[in-house]
Amino acid sequence: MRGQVLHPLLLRQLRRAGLSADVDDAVAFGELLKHVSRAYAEHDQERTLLERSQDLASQEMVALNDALRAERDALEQRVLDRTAALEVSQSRLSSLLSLSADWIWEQDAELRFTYVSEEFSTAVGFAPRLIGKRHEFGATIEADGEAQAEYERSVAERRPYRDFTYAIVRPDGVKRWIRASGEPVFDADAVFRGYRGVGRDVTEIIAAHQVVKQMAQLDHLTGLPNRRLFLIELDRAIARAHRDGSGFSVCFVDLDRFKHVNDTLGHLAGDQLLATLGKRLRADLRATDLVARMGGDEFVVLLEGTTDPADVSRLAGVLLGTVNQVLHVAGRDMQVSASIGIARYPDDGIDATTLLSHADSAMYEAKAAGKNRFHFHTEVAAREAARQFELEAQLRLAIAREEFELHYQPKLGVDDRAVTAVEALVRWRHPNRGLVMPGEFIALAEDRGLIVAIGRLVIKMACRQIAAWRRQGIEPPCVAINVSAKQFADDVLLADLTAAMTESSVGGGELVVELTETALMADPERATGVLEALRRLGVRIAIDDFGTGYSSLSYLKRFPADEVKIDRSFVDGLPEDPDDLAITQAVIAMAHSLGMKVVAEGVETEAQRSALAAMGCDQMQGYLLGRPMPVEDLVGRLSKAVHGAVAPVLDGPSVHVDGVAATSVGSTPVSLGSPTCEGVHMPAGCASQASASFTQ
Ligand SMILES: Nc1nc2c(ncn2[C@@H]2O[C@H](COP(=O)(O)OP(=O)(O)OP(=O)(O)O)[C@@H](O)[C@H]2O)c(=O)[nH]1
Repeated sequence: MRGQVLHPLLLRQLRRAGLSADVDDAVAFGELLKHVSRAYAEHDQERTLLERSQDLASQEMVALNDALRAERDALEQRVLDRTAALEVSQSRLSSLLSLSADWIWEQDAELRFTYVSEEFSTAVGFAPRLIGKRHEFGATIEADGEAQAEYERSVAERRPYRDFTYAIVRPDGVKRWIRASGEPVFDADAVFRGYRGVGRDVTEIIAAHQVVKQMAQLDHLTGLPNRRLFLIELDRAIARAHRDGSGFSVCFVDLDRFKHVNDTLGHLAGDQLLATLGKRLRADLRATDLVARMGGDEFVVLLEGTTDPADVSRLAGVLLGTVNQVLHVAGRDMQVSASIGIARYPDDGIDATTLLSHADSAMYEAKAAGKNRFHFHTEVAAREAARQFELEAQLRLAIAREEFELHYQPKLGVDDRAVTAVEALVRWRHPNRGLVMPGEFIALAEDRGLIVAIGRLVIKMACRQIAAWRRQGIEPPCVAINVSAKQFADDVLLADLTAAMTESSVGGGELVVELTETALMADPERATGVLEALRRLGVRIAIDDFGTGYSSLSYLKRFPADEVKIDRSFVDGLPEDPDDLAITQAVIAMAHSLGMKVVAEGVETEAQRSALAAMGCDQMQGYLLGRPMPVEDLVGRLSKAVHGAVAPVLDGPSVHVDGVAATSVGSTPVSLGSPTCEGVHMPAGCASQASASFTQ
């Protein structure tokens, strides 16, 4: 067997038995066969083991395979489910996006767009290639500086931002406004990966806001800037002038007697006039000048860069000329005027409030000086305005504290000098200044809308006085109360009268209401209605200061008045002045022919009294017969008269009330109705005329 290669199994058996692999060397054949047989057996054993282990491995593989397959199937199902759910949610999102016109976007860490949904192009009307670009996608970007800065801060600090509004200007020049909100994206390691967010086209919303803003800053009637916008512009002008060391002027333009236009032509025509005038003012000024309507019949003009008095005067003249031009309103030609007050920056003020208030007080000066003119602000006017401001505040307090009292001036029969009534005249008992005459506060009260409240107090005090006299056993004379034009125009007058009469149990027959022609003529239709209502209350009506206003016979005829008072300016010239004589005579004749009594005001001399008596005047009033006096003085004299004593000339301590506007409560009569309130229907409530007679 030499040279033969033995099977490894057999060799392993031989080596284990410590035999040489060389068969010739000593292995007996039988021995060898034994070892061969063992080698086969071992081989079988090993193969069996291998086969078994192969079986086992194969079984494990199958089980593993099954598990893997099941897992894969489950995974596939989950993916299918998720995909389906994603598709549903995507289609929901895109349908919502298409409804809201919003779009979504994503940016990488360099803020380059990685995704922009297609709604963007639909919304803004163009399709720029955004992917891979930052905001600069071929369209100009505009944003409010503040908003831009806030956006940049948010992005730099990787903070979310909301509603960053900016405009893109499309290649065709159209501007679209966009509002974007975004939030930063971080990965699992908190590394910033970019932004994602939503966008919306808000062009229409912005446009609507701008319209609303504009509307809030424009006057609807004239289309001019309104007060609000003017104040903004004024502040800007101040800042500009301050920066440049330049100046400008503010002209406050207030139409003269505009109320009359409304009253005669109607509010609508008034509106038309304001609108036309607004346009003309705008057209006649330089483009750099600002014209605004402050409200009512007030306009204001800002003359940019103009402070030289000569230049300002020339431009103010242009303004007056513009206002004076004939206007065609409500089918007729008409002409109006205005009064203008001028304040200049910086000489007359360096802030808006001061400039406007100085221009305003200068305007009042122009009014007071005769209207249809302009006035520059002066320190004197400013001081006066400040004084009036203070007085107004005190007056408001005085009304609340009822710091007023009434003085009384008698009206007497021309022939017998019997007291026919007393005129109640209001005084202000000022806590520091003492007695303040109406000339000092009535005009201001009218101007500042306080006259109705003061008038109400006067009515109340007069009625209470009548009740007090009655309680004291004194026959109350008729009391004449002056009612101002504004009080007459106020609907509460009748209610005030009724309330006061009821509170003091005073009958209408104990009161006379004195009204000026101006008050009646402001709205004749309404006046007639109010007068009739007054008469239904039993209150008598006197037309005050007759001759100074319209003096229209036809109107006089239609107003149900009982008495006409001839203004003192006509009485002054009696008996010498032929004009005054003629007018007085005519008024007396006219009033008598209408069944009215005539009272002459301001009778100061015996000659005047006799002339009036000769002309048939019914009653008179004046220093000759008695000055206004406090109630105690009047009562003292009344009592004496009642008890038969002869009273000397009435000469109360008070100052004559002249000079108070004809329309004011200040001219104050509350008439002490003599028993008869002579000349008028005899009121049931008046004491007998014989009881109180005053002689000189
Ligand atoms: N038609 C119209 N009238 C208005 C409007 N706003 C205010 N008014 C009226 O304008 C008038 C303003 O009157 P005032 O300036 O006080 O007095 P005035 O009659 O002009 O008299 P003076 O200014 O003293 O000359 C009032 O009668 C207001 O009712 C408006 O929008 N349209």
